[in-house]
Amino acid sequence: MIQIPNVPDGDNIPQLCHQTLVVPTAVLVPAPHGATAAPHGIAMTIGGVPPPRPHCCVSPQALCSVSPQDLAVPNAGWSVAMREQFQHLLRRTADGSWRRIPSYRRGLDYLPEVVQMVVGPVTGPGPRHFLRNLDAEGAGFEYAIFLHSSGHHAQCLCQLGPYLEGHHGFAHGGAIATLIDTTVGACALAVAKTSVMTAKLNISYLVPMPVGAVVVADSRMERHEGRKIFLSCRVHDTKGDTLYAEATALFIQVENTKPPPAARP
Ligand SMILES: CCCCCCCCCCCCCCCC(=O)SCCNC(=O)CCNC(=O)[C@H](O)C(C)(C)COP(=O)(O)OP(=O)(O)OC[C@H]1O[C@@H](n2cnc3c(N)ncnc32)[C@H](O)[C@@H]1OP(=O)(O)O
Repeated sequence: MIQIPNVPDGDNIPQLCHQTLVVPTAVLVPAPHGATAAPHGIAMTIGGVPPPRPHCCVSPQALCSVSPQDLAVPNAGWSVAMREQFQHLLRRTADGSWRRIPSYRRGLDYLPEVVQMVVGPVTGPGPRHFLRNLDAEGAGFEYAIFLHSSGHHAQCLCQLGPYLEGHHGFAHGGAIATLIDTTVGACALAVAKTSVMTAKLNISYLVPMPVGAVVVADSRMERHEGRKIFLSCRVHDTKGDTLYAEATALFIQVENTKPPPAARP
């Protein structure tokens, strides 16, 4: 029998009314209500209230000169459970056995340990990282990745926000797949120290995951054969009582700066 866990009460689910959403787009369009054109997108209103100016509303020139903001830290959208688990995981970093990986809106620039594959021309402020494409805190993926010093074990603490809903009250399976892909991807990157591509992702969805739930995706490298990295992942609640999903994945190391086959002219 599948046991459906309780949906967290409303206090723990970040509310979205009257917040500003920035829709990712490369087009520079004047934002409504006199807000400055957003290099990352168009400011939109939810709930009929003029939006406050989102902090990303800066010129592309200014964007290049500001320090990137590490988003893998608590914000107002994090539930109490998310904060507590974050502190718990952070304490493990004190002896150096684990480390927290910073996370930014743009993925390309900020992975110093990984030689990045560049698939196409990168112009202007560039694309948003998929998991960081909402500015409203708590709306989408809130997460922090921790890597074990072995480099073969990654854990992603994640709170899936209300914009990731599939069936009413529950996270969309594609959002859970994204969480898993990101966690196994981080583990594969740590192993390969060069660009990797997901070649195969096999997921068993075991228990519906409530929107707002705080979960841990736990990924390990199982074996490394030439360019092939085989990994596993389990997504569970913070106490380890509920196993939401488990997965296996194959990542392929790709030659640096070489586009994958489909992107070659
Ligand atoms: C330091 C740490 C920092 C951490 C910081 C973290 C930051 C946060 C992390 C974010 C992490 C995001 C992670 C997202 C990752 C994507 O989302 S990637 C996007 C989705 N994936 C794709 O688009 C991939 C599309 N496919 C491809 O581009 C190509 O098929 C591939 C996968 C690159 C492989 O092509 P290829 O390089 O030409 O390889 P090929 O020679 O065909 O095959 C090599 C071997 O792999 C096998 N193989 C290839 N494909 C398959 C397959 N599908 N099934 C089985 N076997 C296969 C072949 O049989 C072959 O085996 P052998 O003959 O050597 O035994």
